Amino acid sequence: MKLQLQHLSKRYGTKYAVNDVSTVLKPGIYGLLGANGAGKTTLMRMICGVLRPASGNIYLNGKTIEDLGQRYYSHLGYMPQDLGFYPDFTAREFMLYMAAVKGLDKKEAKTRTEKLLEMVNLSDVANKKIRSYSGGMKQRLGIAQAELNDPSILVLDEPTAGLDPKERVRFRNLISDFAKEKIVILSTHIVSDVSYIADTILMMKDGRFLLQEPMATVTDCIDGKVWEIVADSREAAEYSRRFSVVNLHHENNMVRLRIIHETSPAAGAFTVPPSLEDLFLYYFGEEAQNERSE
Ligand SMILES: Nc1ncnc2c1ncn2[C@@H]1O[C@H](COP(=O)(O)OP(=O)(O)OP(=O)(O)O)[C@@H](O)[C@H]1O
Repeated sequence: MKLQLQHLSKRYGTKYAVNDVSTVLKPGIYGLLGANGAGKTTLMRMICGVLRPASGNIYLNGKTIEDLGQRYYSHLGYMPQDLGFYPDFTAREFMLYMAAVKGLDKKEAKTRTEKLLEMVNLSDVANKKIRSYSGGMKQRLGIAQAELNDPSILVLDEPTAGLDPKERVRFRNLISDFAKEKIVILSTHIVSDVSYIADTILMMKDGRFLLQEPMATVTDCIDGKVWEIVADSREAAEYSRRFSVVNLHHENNMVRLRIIHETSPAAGAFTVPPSLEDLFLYYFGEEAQNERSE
């Protein structure tokens, strides 16, 4: 299976939300990382056929999604950021309703609903109204509905938003379970959501892909550029002013700084293995700083 995005663009007014994005996706988990407004949702909506690109094409196994029509949608599972739950439905009713929308026959709808509710651990509360559900339960129901048609392309837009760390881990494991032999595209601005499960990282900024790299080699480009140094508070303030400091940890009367810099920032600094979070801050640190100062 091969999903090809070819020169996709979409503009709102004069601003490109997605700007000439091309890639080829094969089965595996893709972590789509980017700051708020990078264009992730717009791109995902185009992949799901909810939004038409202004230019460019999407091909599944060599055929455009227009040519495939309904056949394309039968391959697709989508969990949007703002999935409209019906609060007065129970989870079971909601699943059966979504199954009908997706065109599953009654018997299949029942079987899939029960299997998926079991998988996402909602069987015991399946007859309770969705309005009584926690954020984590709703997210689990969200991925369950996306899985109803056993899609080969699963698109998850910020699926862990608002979850506490325990639910996050649980959700991550669930995605791994569902991901077998599928193309899974998971957007987030939380690095730890994808650092454990993604096979490939797609880094997006200002509507473009900055980077498309296998997880195993994604941080190679900043290898030897991540430094740690222990300093007193006066030196720490000076380093923060002069360098890109990605982490700052107070230890007794001293401060341990993590700095990204081409060369050693000061005597006594030593290089450390780069993490995906370092890479994210390397690309988005300036933006994050601007947001802080606004
Ligand atoms: N319907 C729209 N009308 C006008 N501008 C839009 C619309 N949808 C998106 N944009 C703009 O396009 C850019 C990309 O937005 P998009 O929602 O795709 O980013 P994102 O990476 O998903 O961000 P977030 O994580 O905040 O959802 C932003 O500048 C946004 O303001």
